[in-house]
Amino acid sequence: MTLSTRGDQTPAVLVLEDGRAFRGRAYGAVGETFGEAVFSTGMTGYQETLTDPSYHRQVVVMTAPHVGNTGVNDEDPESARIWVSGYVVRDPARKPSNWRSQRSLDEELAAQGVVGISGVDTRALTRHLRERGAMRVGIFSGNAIPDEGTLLARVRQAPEMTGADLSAEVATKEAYVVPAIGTKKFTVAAIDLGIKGMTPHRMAERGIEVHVLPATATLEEVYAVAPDGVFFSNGPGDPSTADHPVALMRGVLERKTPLFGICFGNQILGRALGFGTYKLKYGHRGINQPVQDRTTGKVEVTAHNHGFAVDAPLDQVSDTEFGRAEVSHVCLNDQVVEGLQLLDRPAFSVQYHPEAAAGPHDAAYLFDRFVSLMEGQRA
Ligand SMILES: NC(=O)CC[C@H](N)C(=O)O
Repeated sequence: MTLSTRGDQTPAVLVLEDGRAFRGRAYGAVGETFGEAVFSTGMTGYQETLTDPSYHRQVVVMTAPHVGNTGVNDEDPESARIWVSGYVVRDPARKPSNWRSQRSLDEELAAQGVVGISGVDTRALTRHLRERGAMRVGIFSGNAIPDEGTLLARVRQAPEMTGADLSAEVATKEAYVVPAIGTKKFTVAAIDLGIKGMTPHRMAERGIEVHVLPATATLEEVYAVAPDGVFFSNGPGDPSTADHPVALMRGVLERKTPLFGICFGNQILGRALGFGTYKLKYGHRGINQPVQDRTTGKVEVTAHNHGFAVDAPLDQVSDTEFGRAEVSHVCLNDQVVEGLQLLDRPAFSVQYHPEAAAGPHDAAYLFDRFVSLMEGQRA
């Protein structure tokens, strides 16, 4: 793999598993990459998107036509590296312009070995993915690209997202502590399935000391930190493979410890309650998705990144092993389940991203709801 230079005219081609191909120019590293093609509608926040571990093994298509305008800084990443397996943009910034910019996005992608493509008609590509669904894709760049038939065969050999068990590939191997900001009020054990940096920060802001534990943590390890609450993070892959986190969560529910889950964590709560999960046709990825909190009736604009969802009845309370459960939040675009809550135990989760990195802060109250559950348990 060689590094490209800005304004590179090196040819590149993107090949979808159904045979459709788009030609463009190399962007970031020159070479080849594979993944699941998905699109994000966020017009800002590309650094947070690129470094969100939930995007592991996905090639992200940006629907916003101009990407890289504000460059790259060392403050905004959500983890220590870029996780997307490939990046597709229409018109990259020729020169970033922002007071915080330290380098260009093209340079950063190249330095981290992330293969991208620019000059693609991303509107046509997005419409294709919307009509046909998310699918495998390959990006190939360089001066000697093989013929499309050869490339297509290679794309079709790449692993699918359905059935992928990826949390252990992205999660921390060692436990670490994020200290409370100000007076410490609570201790939370956070199971890292691909956690974004902003999530423990949002808890720390509320006086929570967060013990981030590896995805493989046992119930004993969780309770060894004497938690007031347990948190299950976002993460990549197919929730139907997440058997260990589901078993762990069931142990937490049995003990009636306050529990909060985000995204993958919501899918795990769904499974722990006995609901199924399924793959959405093309998922929700962006920072302007309308969600209704059915417990208050309020509509919030929210950040999303999910390709799977929980299959739970919208209009009835379900009887589960852990008492009554209901769908607390729903996406107003397509009625997909966006949150769950238990009525007889202190546990809830949302499918979207209240940590808002990037995105609107409408859903920040969910961290306060978690604090209230922990306060309630102490009273
Ligand atoms: N951000 C997440 O946690 C994503 C969860 C899961 N990997 C999905 O795609 O639905």
